[in-house]
Amino acid sequence: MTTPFLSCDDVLLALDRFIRAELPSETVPLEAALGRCLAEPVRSPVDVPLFSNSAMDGFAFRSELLKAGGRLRLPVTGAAFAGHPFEGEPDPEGALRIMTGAPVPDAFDTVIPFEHVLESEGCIEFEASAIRPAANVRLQGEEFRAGDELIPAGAFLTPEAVGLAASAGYAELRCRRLRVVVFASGDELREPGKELGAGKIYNANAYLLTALLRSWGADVEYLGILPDDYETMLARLEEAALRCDLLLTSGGVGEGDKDLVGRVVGEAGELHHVHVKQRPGKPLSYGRIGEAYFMALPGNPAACAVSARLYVRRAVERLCGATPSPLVDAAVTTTTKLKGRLSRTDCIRGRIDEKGFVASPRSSSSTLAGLNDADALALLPEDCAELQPGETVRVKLVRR
Ligand SMILES: Nc1nc2c(c(=O)[nH]1)N[C@H]1C(S)=C(S)[C@@H](COP(=O)(O)OP(=O)(O)OC[C@H]3O[C@@H](n4cnc5c(N)ncnc54)[C@H](O)[C@@H]3O)O[C@H]1N2
Ligand code: MOO
Repeated sequence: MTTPFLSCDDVLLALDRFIRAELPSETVPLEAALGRCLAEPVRSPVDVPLFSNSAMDGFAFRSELLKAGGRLRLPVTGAAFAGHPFEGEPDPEGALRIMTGAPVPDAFDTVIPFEHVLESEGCIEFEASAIRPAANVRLQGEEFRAGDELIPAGAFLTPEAVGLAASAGYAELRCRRLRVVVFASGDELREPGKELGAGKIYNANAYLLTALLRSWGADVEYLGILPDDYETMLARLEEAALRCDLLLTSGGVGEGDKDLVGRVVGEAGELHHVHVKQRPGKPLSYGRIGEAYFMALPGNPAACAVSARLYVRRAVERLCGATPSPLVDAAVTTTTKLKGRLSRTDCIRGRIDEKGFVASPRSSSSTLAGLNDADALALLPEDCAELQPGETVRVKLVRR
C-alpha cells in the first residue's frame, strides 16, 4: 500500500477525526496545576475585587465635597490599612488616611494620592480640580461578579491562570488526567551519562518528549529504548499500552530495514502511516494499541521536536477536550531571506525580535541546536520556495 502524502492541515484534520476520547478528571492542588488542562470551568465564587478598596496610598473622602470647588481643607479623622479596615463611621466632611488595598468605607468614593495634598495640623489641603470624582477607587466586583467564568474548561493553565484561580480562592482544580508513555527506539541509542560504543549516539528524543509532555501537564513515564527487535518491541508496546492514554515512540518510522515500529503496531493494533508534506518531519504514524492512542515520530531530533509541537500537541488537545490551537499563531515580517522547497511546508527555526523573524543559522534536522535557539517556526507554505526580507511569513510560536 502506498503511503498517503498529506499537508500539515490534513494531518491535523486526520488526528481530529481519529482521536475521540474523554479522559477522566482528577482534583489537582493549585501548586501542581501549571500546564494541566482544566476539566471544569473556574467560576469566581466571589466578587473581584472582594470589596471596594483604594488603588493608591493617600486620603479617601466624599466626591460631593469637590462640588464646592477652589481649595479644599479637610480634617483627617482616621486611618485604614490593607487588612485593617477603618472601624466605625468616618466623618463625612473629613478625610481618611488610606493605604493601597485598604477597604474604602461606604460613605467615601474618591482617593487623592499623598503627593497631591499638603498636610498640616491634622488636615489636608488640595485644589478641587486636582482630582476627579471616584478616582483611585477599585469598586467591588468591577473585574468579576460572583458566578462569572474566570477560566474556561479546556484551557491549559498558565502561571497567570493559576494566580487568577488563587485570587478567587481555589486551592485545587479539576483537571484532565493524561497518562503518557514515552519510548525511544534504535540499537544505536545510549542513555546520556552512559558509555558510548562504536556507532552509538546519545538518546535525545525521549528526554525532549518527556519534558515537552510534562510541560503540557501530562503524567509521563519514560520506559527506555526499544531495541530493533520485532518480538521485544511488540511485547513492550503491548504492555505499555495497558497503562497509558497515549503512547509515543521516536525513530523507526522511516523506510529502513530496521524501521519496525509501523509493522509492530500494525500487528498489535491499528496503524496509519503518513508522509507529511513538511520539512523536517516527513514520516509520521498514528494509531491505537488497545485503548491507548499511539504516535510514532521521526527519529531525526529536529523532526521529532517539530512533529511533537505540531501533532502530538494536537493529540493532547483532542484527548483533553481542549480547544485546538491553530497551526499558525501569527504573521510577522521576516528579516532574513527564507528558502524552502516547493510542495513542502518548510518549518524554519528562528527567533522573533523587534524587527521580525530571524532564521536560525542551524537548520539540520539531525540536531536540536537550531530549535533550542528558536522561539518560532516560520511556516513557508507548499507553494512558496523563497521569501525576501520584508515579506510576511506565518509563524508557529514554540515557547509556550
Ligand atoms: N530512503 C529514505 N530514507 C529516509 C527517508 C526517506 O524518505 N527515504 N526519510 C528521512 C527522513 S525525512 C527522516 S526524518 C528519517 C526518519 O527515519 P526514522 O523515523 O526511521 O528514524 P531513524 O532512522 O530511527 O533515525 C533517524 C536519525 O535520528 C537518529 N535518532 C533516532 N532516535 C533518536 C533519539 N532518540 N535521539 C537522538 N537521535 C535519534 C538516528 O540515529 C538517525 O540518525 O529517515 C530519513 N531517511
Ligand atoms: O523528517 Mo525528516 O528530515 O523530514 O528530518
